[in-house]
Amino acid sequence: MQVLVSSLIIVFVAGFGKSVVFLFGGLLSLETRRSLTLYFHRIYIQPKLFYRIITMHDEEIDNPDQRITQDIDKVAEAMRKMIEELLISPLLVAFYTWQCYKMAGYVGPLIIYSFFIVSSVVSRFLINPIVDAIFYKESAEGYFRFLHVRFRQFTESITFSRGETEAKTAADNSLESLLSSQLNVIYKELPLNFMQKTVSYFGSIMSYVIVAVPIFLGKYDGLPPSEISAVISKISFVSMYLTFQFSQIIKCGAEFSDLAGYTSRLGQLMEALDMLSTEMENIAIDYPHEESLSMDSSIRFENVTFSTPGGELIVSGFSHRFEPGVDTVIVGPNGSGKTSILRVMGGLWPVSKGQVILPHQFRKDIIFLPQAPYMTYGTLREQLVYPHKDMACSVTDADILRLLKLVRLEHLVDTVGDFDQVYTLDWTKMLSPGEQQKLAFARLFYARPMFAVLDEATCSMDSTSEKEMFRQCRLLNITCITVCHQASLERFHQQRIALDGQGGWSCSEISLAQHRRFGSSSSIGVGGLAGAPEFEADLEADNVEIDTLGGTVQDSE
Ligand SMILES: Nc1ncnc2c1ncn2[C@@H]1O[C@H](COP(=O)(O)OP(=O)(O)OP(=O)(O)O)[C@@H](O)[C@H]1O
Repeated sequence: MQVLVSSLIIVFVAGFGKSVVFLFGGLLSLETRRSLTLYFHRIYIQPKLFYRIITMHDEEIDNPDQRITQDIDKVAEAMRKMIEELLISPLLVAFYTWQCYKMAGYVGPLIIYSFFIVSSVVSRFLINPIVDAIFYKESAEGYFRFLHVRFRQFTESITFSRGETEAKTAADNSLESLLSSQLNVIYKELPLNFMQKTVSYFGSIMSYVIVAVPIFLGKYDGLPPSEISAVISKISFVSMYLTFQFSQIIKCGAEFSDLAGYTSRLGQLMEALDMLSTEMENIAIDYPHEESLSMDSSIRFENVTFSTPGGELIVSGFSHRFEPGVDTVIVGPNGSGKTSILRVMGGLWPVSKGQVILPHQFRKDIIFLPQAPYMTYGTLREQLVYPHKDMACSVTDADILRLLKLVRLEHLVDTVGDFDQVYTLDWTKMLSPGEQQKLAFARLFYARPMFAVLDEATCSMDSTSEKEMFRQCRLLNITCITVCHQASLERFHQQRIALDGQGGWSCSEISLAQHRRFGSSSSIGVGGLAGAPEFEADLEADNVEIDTLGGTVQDSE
């Protein structure tokens, strides 16, 4: 009865102990994932660096997003398994070492410890190739996932162009490459698995050696044969259990190789981010110094030369002063560097010569609108104040309605129902490209910067809406710097910068004839509203009143 009770107590205590260790491992894994991910978010998603690592280093640093979203999780999971094992094993090793020493003398533990040391050294050499194989497997995993994400992103284009077969072939090929790297991991793990299994089987053989030593040395000579058999069975149990515990520790080697594979991918990303951030500190435009900020409100390019990240010259010796009130259009053939000028202006690309001087409050004064604006997840209110989510509560419902009206998106009110309803669907699926561009203009009209840098930001809009957007910019005193291909847009501007695609550029005023050609009938003026009388006429007709405070715009109808 006593044995039964003590056995039950031991079973409960062991069960409780193991579940506590399991809980601890789980919590530790969560905490590891949280702190590592937050650390990477901090060093990865930061101004300019984020863009640079994705656009310029994707050859060396594949799929940084997968490293952060999946590899960190795998690191945390591998650590959990190792820790669960390593928390219990040392205690059991200590306990059975003591038992083994008591029964078999120092020879028993000595044999087992020597065996363990030799096995650890061998497994150390077997782990190295697994680490590399895991690294490449994770890389292939990243590409496979990336391919599927791209399919999702471009479903419509793929379907329209009947590209399903090509997509399937690409997906199959990527899967094959992933599976072959997985197979490589399996092959590389084979010697380690073989060694681990051998170590555990050797335990039983060793136990007979350990039993034999004290018996042949005469330690149990005085005992009757019945007690000797009990001693033999006890020593073999203790030594076998001790060997088993060591084999568990060696088994952690497999976890360790996984851990090392994932960690090396994270380490590589960390090194690249570190290198880039040092590189960026040396580029003035990224963190404008006092001398590259002008006291007036203009944006100045002074003898600026810049190239692609691959080193091909794009524009040479570009000097221009973008003045508030002078709308400028940038034109040129495909690939001539129109968007690149904006990249340089935004500090995304460095200059190799010259300097860019920005207005003092450049973050507030300049807003960039790309062709495909980023649609954030969340409420309509948050969409409109993006990227300043914290300001969402300061936009009233009336403001939202007015902004939507300005960009002709009133119907969105019916679609979303409530301005504060979190929209879990992808906004890019809900809105057409033209509507997304209009929403971006609503953000612009809410923020009302001095300059709006528009990179084909109206290319998906109908011509009436397009004209309306430029008219509203004029009404709100937002100066447009526009990259476009449509000659019809030139009438909304007073200056034209033309790139020739060979590094050369020229600047000219948009002629009266040009304005007439597109239906305007005025002289060109620089430095104010005088350059666009067509707008002024519209303005008078619409009797629009602008509230200059708090980012709100009112119609006084
Ligand atoms: N991340 C990059 N790495 C290397 N080269 C790039 C990169 N981005 C752009 N380029 C190259 O820089 C050149 C200028 O590109 P940019 O996007 O400025 O052209 P663009 O005049 O705006 O063209 P488009 O009219 O087609 O929009 C192109 O030859 C392009 O291939």
